Amino acid sequence: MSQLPGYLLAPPAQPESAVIALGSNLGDSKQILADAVAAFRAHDHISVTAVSPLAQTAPVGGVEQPDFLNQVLLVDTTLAPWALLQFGHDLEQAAARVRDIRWGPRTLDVDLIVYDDVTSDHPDLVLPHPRAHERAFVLAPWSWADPRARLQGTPVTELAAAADDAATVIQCEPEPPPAPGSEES
Ligand SMILES: Nc1ncnc2c1ncn2[C@@H]1O[C@H](COP(=O)(O)OP(=O)(O)OP(=O)(O)O)[C@@H](O)[C@H]1O
Ligand SMILES: Nc1nc2c(c(=O)[nH]1)N=C(CO)CN2
Repeated sequence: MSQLPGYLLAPPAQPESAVIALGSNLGDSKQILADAVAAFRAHDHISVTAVSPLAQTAPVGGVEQPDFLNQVLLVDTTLAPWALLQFGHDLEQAAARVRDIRWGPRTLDVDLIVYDDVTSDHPDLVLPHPRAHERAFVLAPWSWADPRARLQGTPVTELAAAADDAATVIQCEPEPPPAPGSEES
């Protein structure tokens, strides 16, 4: 790997905003995503400012596989971009992710979509994420979490509507709270 530039490695003096996309289609995807969100919330250098509803989405990329659950988190962080991605990779490891088929099934995928206005073409961390602008499975939940979001100047709502997979994205209702008296003792 070629050396990472300093601006991907240097922690910011003040918290920066970032957008993180989660995906899962192997194992107990709902629980895996809930655990990942909890881990982001528990990190000392990450403040989660918004969590999208879950999206059920058809697989993109040509590999036959089950539907995904996707979700987007908005965070403020004092981690450098590379450290934030590494934390995501740690969570993928914790979820026992196996990297075998490109765009294949996975217990957990954590992608860094944008980090402040940083741009990078380093292959180990491309910013903004090079395929996010064409993926409704990222853009739709992002727009639910932040209806005013823009990606490189274009409203995320517009990009989401124009994406090839737009029609496959279904917003999952938030779980209703358990009915009084129905909890197991
Ligand atoms: N913005 C980014 N977010 C996540 N990974 C990135 C990013 N830019 C580059 N990468 C690199 O891409 C490599 C492959 O990542 P990953 O296995 O998550 O890809 P994928 O989910 O199968 O496909 P895709 O990149 O299309 O989402 C990783 O080694 C990672 O370092
Ligand atoms: N619906 C959906 N399709 C995908 C996804 C994903 O998270 N959701 N991730 C991929 C590789 O990042 C490839 N295809």
